[in-house]
Amino acid sequence: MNELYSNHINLNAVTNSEFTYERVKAIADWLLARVDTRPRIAIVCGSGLGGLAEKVQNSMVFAYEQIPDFPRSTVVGHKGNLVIGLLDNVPVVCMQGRFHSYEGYSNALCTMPMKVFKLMGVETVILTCAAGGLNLSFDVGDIMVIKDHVAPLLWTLQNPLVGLNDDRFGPRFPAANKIYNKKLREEFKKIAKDKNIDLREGVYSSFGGPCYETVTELRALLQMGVDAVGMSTANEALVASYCGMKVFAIALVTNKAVIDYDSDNHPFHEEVIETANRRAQVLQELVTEFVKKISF
Ligand SMILES: O=P(O)(O)O[C@@H]1C[C@H](O)[C@@H](CO)O1
Ligand SMILES: Nc1nc2[nH]cnc2c(=O)[nH]1
Repeated sequence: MNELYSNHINLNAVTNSEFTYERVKAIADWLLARVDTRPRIAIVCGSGLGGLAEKVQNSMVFAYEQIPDFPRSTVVGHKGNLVIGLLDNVPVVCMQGRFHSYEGYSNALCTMPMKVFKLMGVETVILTCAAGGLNLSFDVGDIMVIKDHVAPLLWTLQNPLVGLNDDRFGPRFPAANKIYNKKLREEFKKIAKDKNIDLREGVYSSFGGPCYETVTELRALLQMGVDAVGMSTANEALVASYCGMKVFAIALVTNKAVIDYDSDNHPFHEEVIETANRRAQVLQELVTEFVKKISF
């Protein structure tokens, strides 16, 4: 970047100019040089959902600190490991913990691992997250297949694609109306049906956090057709789709969004982790079966 401009440029643009194609490729190559597996599926584990990575066999576990130029996880419930191995014999790469903009990272940095996955040869990204249930018919513990998102940060210069574009990653003006792959959603729903597991499908919204939402914000989102609200996933889904990978995402409803002005209830992270732990096994079962199905 020209020195004259460097103090006048948006944070995402700075990240994107520093994490060049060559630099991201160096991270991908560093990882590939250390494993025999060639994963075509990547999985991102949300808050409290990292147990899935422990199901990966013959795994190589890389703490984020070990990986050159990788950010660090700072959130309780996000271990901070990249796990590469076999999930029921299917080669996968699994993020045991993700990056959020409230940790102080630019959205471009939060989503940089999607570009690493792309350059490792990944074709499908599975995103999981914890979210507050806004749809009045949702219960704590419900699993929602994400069919679309509303992400106000992505309408602004906090969009991770802001900055110089490298067409080797993806196009300057990517479409965002078909991010969540329909066939994958249908496949996942079939698996849940066969297992007699109830699923929801809906719209996810994410904000930067770290605070949860006000009552009025939640009511406005409800009016917009949002079903669950979180602090991640939409940015990763956007970048994964921009990079040409197929995207599938699920949100676990870990708490009920409070839309009553005079309620004594409020969301808290311990509840989020507790619900995630309680539902982890069902989620792991579904995702493992799904990975097997889509690997053919
Ligand atoms: O990483 P995810 O989106 O699963 O975690 C959500 C958002 C915050 O990190 C945390 C708040 O409790 O849960
Ligand atoms: N923004 C937000 N993120 C969450 N993550 C888990 N629950 C919630 C919630 O209610 N709101």
